[in-house]
Formats: sequence, C-alpha cells, structure tokens
Amino acid sequence: MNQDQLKALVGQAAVQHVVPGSVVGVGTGSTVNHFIDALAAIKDRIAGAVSSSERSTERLKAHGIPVLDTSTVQGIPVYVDGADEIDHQGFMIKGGGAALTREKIVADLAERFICIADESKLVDVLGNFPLPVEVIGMAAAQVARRFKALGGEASIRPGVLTDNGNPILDVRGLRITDPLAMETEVNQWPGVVTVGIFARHKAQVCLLGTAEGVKTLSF
Ligand SMILES: O=C[C@H](O)[C@H](O)[C@H](O)COP(=O)(O)O
Repeated sequence: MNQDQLKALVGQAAVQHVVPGSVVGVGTGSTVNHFIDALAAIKDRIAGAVSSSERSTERLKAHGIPVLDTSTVQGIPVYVDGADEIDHQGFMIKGGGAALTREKIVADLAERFICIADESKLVDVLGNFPLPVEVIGMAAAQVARRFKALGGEASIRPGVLTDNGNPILDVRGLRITDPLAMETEVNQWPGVVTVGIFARHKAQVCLLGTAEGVKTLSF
C-alpha cells in the first residue's frame, strides 16, 4: 500500500470513533480529506461539524455536511486530525499545512483527540519535521533569534499566509525531548500566535496506517 492508501485507511477507520448525534471536530490535511469523504456517508447521523480551516470547510460543505460556527459550540466529544509527527506519548508536531492555530482552537473544544496518520509519522523524538510556528509578522525576526539560541534555524515559509493572515516560521534542527516544556516556553514569546507542538492538546488515540492494517495506539 502506498502512503495515500494508508491515509485513506485511517481516514475511513476514524468514522467509527464519531459519536452519533454529536458535532464532530474536523482537522485539516490530506489524511483528514479522506476522513471528510468517509464522514459524508454518515452525515445524517451527526449534528454537523466544526472545522479547522477554510479548505476543510469547503470540502465538508461540498459533501452537504453542515459546518457550525465554532463560537456557537461549547464542547465536542471527538476531534479528528492528522499530524506531521507523533511520538509514543501522543505528542505531535502539526502545521505542515499552516492550519495549526485553528486546529488547536478546535482541539481545545474536544474531549478526545483522535490522530490519524500513516506509519511514517510515528517517531521516537519530535523535531525531524521542521516545527511550524504562526507568528505576527513584525515579531518574526526576534522569534527566529530566540529559536537560534535553542539550536533551531527558523525561516519564513515562502508564499504562505495562514487563514488568519499571518506568516509561518519553519524551524529546523530542533530535538524536542520535552514537548510540553517547549510548547509552554514558546507560547510565552511575544508575537507567537501558535507553536505547532501539540502537547497540552495531545492525542488520546492514534489510528496508525500500516502495511498490516490500522493499528490503534492509546496514550
Ligand atoms: O496544518 C496542517 C495540519 O497540522 C495537518 O494535520 C498536518 O500537516 C498533516 O497533514 P497530512 O495529513 O496532509 O499529512
């Protein structure tokens, strides 16, 4: 099976974790696109979706799945999203698709984060994938200097603005051995909108697509 087939496998498997009658939290990315397509088959059994990006909203609506304004929703049982990396404790790097801020906002509403990923995303230590950080533009140079002091090389992602109109810094060369501590630290820096470490909002479950089928990891 190729990588896209593994993504499709876990996207479809995640539908079984949707709570009937509830509002479903929907992430962003190529893996989630498969989840959205599979969700269409049970759209009459859910109360709608809250979405983490314009792209996912568009896809949900194209399937006739109602998308609710996030501010009208007090809580959701399940949020389903992909990851760029996930470790053996459920900590993740996210934001390869620049959707990290809205993803964290929707994840914050959820009781459970179900991560869907092909097996290439499972790592021992986070940081091989460049860490995305959404910043206010005027803070980008200073945030980059702060990362340099931690051994990271930050560069603006060319030609990309988030749905919120901000640039993304991609930080290479970090070895994130304590994701919770680094998330907490970077969150304090002026001008940082969201750091793509999901430690406070880690996954409770990962549906991992492997050549042998879907493996369920619980954290
Ligand atoms: O901003 C994008 C998200 O964090 C995605 O969940 C992440 O990049 C994984 O995307 P994909 O499923 O396309 O590998």
